[in-house]
Amino acid sequence: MFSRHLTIFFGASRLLRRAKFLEPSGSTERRTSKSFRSYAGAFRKSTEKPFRTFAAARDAGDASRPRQQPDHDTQIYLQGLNPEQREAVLAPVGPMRVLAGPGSGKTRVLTCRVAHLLSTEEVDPSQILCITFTNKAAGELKERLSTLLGEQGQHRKLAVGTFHSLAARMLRQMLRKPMPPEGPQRAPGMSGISELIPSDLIKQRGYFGLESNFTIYDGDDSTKLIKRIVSEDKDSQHLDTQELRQTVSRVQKVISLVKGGAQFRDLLKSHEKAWWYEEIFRKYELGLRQANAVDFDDLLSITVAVMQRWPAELERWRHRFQHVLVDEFQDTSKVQFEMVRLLAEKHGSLFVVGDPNQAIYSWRGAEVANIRDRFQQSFNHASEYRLQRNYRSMRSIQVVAASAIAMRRSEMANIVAAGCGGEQRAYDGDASPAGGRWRGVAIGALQFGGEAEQVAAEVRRLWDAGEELSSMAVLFRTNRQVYALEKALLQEGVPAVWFGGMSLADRVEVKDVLAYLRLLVNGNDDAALLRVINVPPRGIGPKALESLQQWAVRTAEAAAEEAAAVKKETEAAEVEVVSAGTAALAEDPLPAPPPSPEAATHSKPPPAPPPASLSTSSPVSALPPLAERMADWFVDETAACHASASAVYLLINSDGSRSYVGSTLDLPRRLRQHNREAPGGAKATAPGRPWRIAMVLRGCESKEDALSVEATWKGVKRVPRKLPSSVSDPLQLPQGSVWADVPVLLRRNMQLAVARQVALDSGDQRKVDLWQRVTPDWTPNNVVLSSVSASAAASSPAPPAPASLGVEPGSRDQSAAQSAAGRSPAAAFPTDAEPLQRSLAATLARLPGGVLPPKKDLGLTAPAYKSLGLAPSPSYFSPRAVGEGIVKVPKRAVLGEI
Ligand SMILES: Nc1ncnc2c1ncn2[C@@H]1O[C@H](COP(=O)(O)OP(=O)(O)OP(=O)(O)O)[C@@H](O)[C@H]1O
Repeated sequence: MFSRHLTIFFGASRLLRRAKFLEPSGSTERRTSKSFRSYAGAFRKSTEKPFRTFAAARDAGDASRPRQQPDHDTQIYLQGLNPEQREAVLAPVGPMRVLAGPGSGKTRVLTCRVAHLLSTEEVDPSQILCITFTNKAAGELKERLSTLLGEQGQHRKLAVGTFHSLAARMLRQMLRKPMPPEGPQRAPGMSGISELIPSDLIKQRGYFGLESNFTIYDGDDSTKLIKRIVSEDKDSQHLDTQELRQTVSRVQKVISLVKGGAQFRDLLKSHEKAWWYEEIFRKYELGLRQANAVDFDDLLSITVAVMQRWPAELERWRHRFQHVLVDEFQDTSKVQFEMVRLLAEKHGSLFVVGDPNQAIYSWRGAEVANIRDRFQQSFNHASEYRLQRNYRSMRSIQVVAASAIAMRRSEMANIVAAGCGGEQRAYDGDASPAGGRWRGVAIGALQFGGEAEQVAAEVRRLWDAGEELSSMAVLFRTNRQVYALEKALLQEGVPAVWFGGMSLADRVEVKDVLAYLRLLVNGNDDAALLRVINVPPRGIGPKALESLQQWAVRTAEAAAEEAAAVKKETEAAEVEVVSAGTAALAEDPLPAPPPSPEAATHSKPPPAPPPASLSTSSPVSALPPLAERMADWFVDETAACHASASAVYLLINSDGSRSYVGSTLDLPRRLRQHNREAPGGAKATAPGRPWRIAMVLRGCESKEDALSVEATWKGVKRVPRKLPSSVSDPLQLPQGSVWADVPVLLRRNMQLAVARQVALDSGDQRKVDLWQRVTPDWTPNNVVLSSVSASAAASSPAPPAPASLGVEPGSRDQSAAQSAAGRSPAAAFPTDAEPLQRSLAATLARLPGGVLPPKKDLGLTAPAYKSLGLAPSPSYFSPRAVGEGIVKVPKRAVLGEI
């Protein structure tokens, strides 16, 4: 079927690349013609035979051979390699770079190296990471690996992708779990991204102000956002359209370079408006985060910043990817280099291939110094290999290339020059798949429209005359020509396959559909809303949009005012509830913990109980000890939680002498067992106190996830055996550690839990109402999560401790009180008008049932106002609408992963 298509190429450079098809080289390009594919396939079979691992050979009956010392001569993947390639493939594991000219087999060596690692190092394929630059290159790499390893099926487990796709996956995974606030380590050299994010957004969404369902803005979306910001800026009001476009493109370039690791001050050294660029950058970051979006550069810089700041995350990825291989290393930017360095620094199994003379992406931040100097500096024991035989080009091409490169007097110019000594391929025009000499038919046309029609007619004529469509190709120079050609060929009924040019995802209609899908997933995505609010046309012009935006701001301000009032009331109520919990704990008739040896020696008086704000005649004293009931209650909650999902728990004994981190699988058993050992059920070695503090660290999506969280928490230094009798330091945490607030949070959570129990037990409706007001969706999980993310706003000053808690200034209890008063389950309430004001999409999405403001408020024409009801409003995008089939979308397909 393929051979019945005409082939159409875009762009001269691409044409040259496609010319590779004409050489019998075994290139694995996927979309070439059938005849050529069989031609190329036959050649590939002879040069890149399927890989058969040593293990496979042994399994097939040759079990007598020692596993660790395979005989290289029997390794099929080594066959056909020249001596230099072979040497690079067989090099001992460690950091190494392979420098080589074009067509010298760099990618081939990389794929064979993967085969070699699998064969001799007994590596699990999922621990091997292969990175390259473009989606196309990644596709080709996967295909070559599958050809090489196909028999084993191991290639399916390999991690192969571009820097960006890898970073997107890592980031989504990292964002799925709550992260502590700012870690102890800063991100040296990288832009202070999180410093640009308002603390409220961090409070709501965690670090970097992002949720895991973030949208990825493409270049177009970013341009539009920057354009909006620049045009709103008072300093840009005088710019005409052309100047505005140039300014936007300059700003975009600066932002991209800064995110790639450059410094503002280096880029804009003597620029008098450097401050202005920074200001636009700040607004741009804010715009992205409010839309819960990242741009392409963020994918890398945020992922790297997370790994730099949270060593546990870094360790996790290092453990996951124990062998890192990078193709086209000469094109890496600073941030990409940093990503590779971080991942590979510890285990050192790093294999990079590249050609310094092919470094052509410096304009977008690539630094050839990465392969030339930085690699050796960062991995000073790295070995180096060179491949000097060119398998792709004719000798004449090599000679010209070598002389051009020699003019640069580069220290590495000799890589390709030496390649000229390699084999000269036979090149025979008659052997090309086109089947012979080129023929030319001159077409003269004044306009491309007419030209396209003439081309189409000529193709049709040749086809009718019996020429195969697969033997014809149309080359064109600019994207604009696509539409005319496509239309003309359609009219002639000529099926065609398009190469290069505008990718499918760049087409207007595809982008529109994607924008609708993005809105479904991320209701804050203004860029997507603005793209489709008038698609199909609904008569909503720029003026209508502006009034809609203003109305959104007004609505949001009103909502924020109301939220602020609710928050104030809630904070007061929370103080009362927490006081009640504290008092009830003080009244709890638990036996006092046995004095620790230290306490006995120093015989200090016991700390005074906090003042009670509940009356001592509270019904609580008539009930069994609170802590026992709490433990039962946690068991029930745990069981319930376990029924729906996994979770990881932290338990801390009442006197802080023991802590336990475990998953739900184990927790109920442990709680019951421990309660059996509670007062009276003497166990000589264990203190035997009921657990007094329990919290869900986080819910987990899968068992694997639960295990990784558990491992992280278990990594936190455990409770020392000898503690002062207070519970103030159940975990020994390094100063300034990311978990430094944990004891405070634990205590507060316990207070809330106890207050809840007291309220329920007492049957006092006022207390129950109060409690519900404070903790509207209370479960152990979300209280802790909101507390943790609230504490992410480490920089925001907490309000002074309320007097009713009766704590000393500066004491640990004061910080608990501050935490109780200022950091909140009230994270459930909007705390700042800013995020609400800015997001049009979010404001529209919050409208119940798509209710719009009165027409006069928007200044729309009657038909436009009417059609707005059908516009992307909540009724259009809501899950209900999707559920009812108004909008049919396979949710998982929505930009979930790239
Ligand atoms: N030892 C060899 N014997 C025969 N053909 C080879 C050999 N090594 C590589 N080739 C062929 O040379 C061509 C170029 O190989 P490859 O794509 O791996 O080179 P490269 O250096 O990565 O190219 P580029 O410069 O485009 O990045 C491929 O068709 C490959 O099959």
